[in-house]
Amino acid sequence: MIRAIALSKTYGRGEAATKALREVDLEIGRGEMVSIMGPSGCGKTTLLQLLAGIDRMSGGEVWFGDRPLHKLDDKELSRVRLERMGFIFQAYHLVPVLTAAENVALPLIARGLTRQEADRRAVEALKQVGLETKARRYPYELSGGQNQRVAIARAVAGEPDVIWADEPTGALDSDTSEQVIGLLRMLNRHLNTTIVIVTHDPRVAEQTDRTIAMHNGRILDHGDRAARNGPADPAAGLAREVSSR
Ligand SMILES: Nc1ncnc2c1ncn2[C@@H]1O[C@H](COP(=O)(O)OP(=O)(O)OP(=O)(O)O)[C@@H](O)[C@H]1O
Repeated sequence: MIRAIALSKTYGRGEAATKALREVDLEIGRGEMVSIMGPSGCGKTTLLQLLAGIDRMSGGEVWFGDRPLHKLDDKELSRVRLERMGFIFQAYHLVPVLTAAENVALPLIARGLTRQEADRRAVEALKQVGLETKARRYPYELSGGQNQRVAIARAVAGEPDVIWADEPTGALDSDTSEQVIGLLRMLNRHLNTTIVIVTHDPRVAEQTDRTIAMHNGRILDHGDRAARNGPADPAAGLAREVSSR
């Protein structure tokens, strides 16, 4: 579903040039939950941003299904991001003057949904992450873990093919971090959404199907695909699982 071929990125020029990615080949299958680990500065965020079409590569190709992201212009790329991808960041990136529900609805309205339909979907997504009672709260009225769940609701509300998460638990304590990753794991199983997580935390990586290990702009190890712990049980209902946490 996502394929990188000889993907390279150099920041700056001449003496100041930094080779952040060096001819990386990579494949991520539909429905996989993958982590990317490696020392600080090895190129994890750069890789994520190129795969997601946020930044431009210096060389190589990125295929998103049958779409060549390396050939799309900025407008086409932002359309793909808006319609097919969800994003979660360490610092949540919520709009402070909007409520949880408004934050979740915002990208849906940008996609052209009516306000009413966007609100309906936002409430549904907040329910999926166990936050239906907090829909009218502002980010400053919520805990870090709750804000990250709002960000997850925003990422899943548009039913994306893939969610990109850059250090999603970096600002959270270990219990909250576990809950957030558990939630992503459930969404991955329940909705079959592909999830790619950059993390420093081995406990986060343990929850994923495989871990890609990077070093100095290269992939050292693509990771073995771990056997999943049994199929998801849709009948159990995701909302019930989450709200019982
Ligand atoms: N905008 C930029 N301009 C110049 N150099 C950059 C830029 N962004 C990243 N780099 C450099 O590219 C290399 C890879 O950076 P990247 O952020 O991808 O690493 P990372 O593995 O995500 O690091 P961390 O774990 O610390 O977040 C680093 O040497 C970094 O200093």
